[in-house]
Amino acid sequence: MHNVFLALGGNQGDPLQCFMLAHETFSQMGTIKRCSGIYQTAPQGGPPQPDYLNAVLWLETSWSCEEILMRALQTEHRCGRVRSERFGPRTLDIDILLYDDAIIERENLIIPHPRLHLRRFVLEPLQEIAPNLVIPAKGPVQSLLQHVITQRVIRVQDWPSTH
Ligand SMILES: Nc1ncnc2c1ncn2[C@@H]1O[C@H](COP(=O)(O)OP(=O)(O)OP(=O)(O)O)[C@@H](O)[C@H]1O
Ligand SMILES: Nc1nc2c(c(=O)[nH]1)N=C(CO)CN2
Repeated sequence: MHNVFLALGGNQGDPLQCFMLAHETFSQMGTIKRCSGIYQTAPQGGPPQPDYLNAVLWLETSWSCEEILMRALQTEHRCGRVRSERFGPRTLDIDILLYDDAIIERENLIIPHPRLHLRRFVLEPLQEIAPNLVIPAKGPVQSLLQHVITQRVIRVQDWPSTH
């Protein structure tokens, strides 16, 4: 079994509905061990755009990281995601943050996610569900958070009840 952390984000349409679809999809691939709350977060990078909702899921699965990536891209597509400019607004973004403590650097897949340590909107929900987590080659989530503490992130609600 592999421990996988997935980041969800969106700021167009109905992101919460998309988060529920992602939850349903990944629950068919294994066991969702924990879900963070839902966070409202200031957009980082890209053009001026609305606040995001962000959350993190912890999935225990036997699936490979390539299979998870494929399923993540399909789910983004099902949520009506249109790819336009980099870091631009979107209905749903799914990032694979960690796959056990693997370090993977392929053309289409980099794990740990290359920007995770720079993003409070990822680190804060990650800390909520796995407070002692250490990111391979980067360090403990708690220490990484100290460097991004000025980014605006507010926990606005629990994960909607799906289980
Ligand atoms: N860890 C990863 N998780 C998800 N996608 C990844 C990862 N590493 C590389 N990718 C590649 O990134 C592509 C998706 O890029 P996307 O347009 O979603 O980036 P972005 O959301 O704009 O930026 P960011 O990755 O910083 O959130 C995918 O097609 C996938 O091949
Ligand atoms: N707050 C926030 N900002 C972002 C996000 C996101 O999910 N949340 N995703 C981005 C592109 O991946 C760019 N900027």
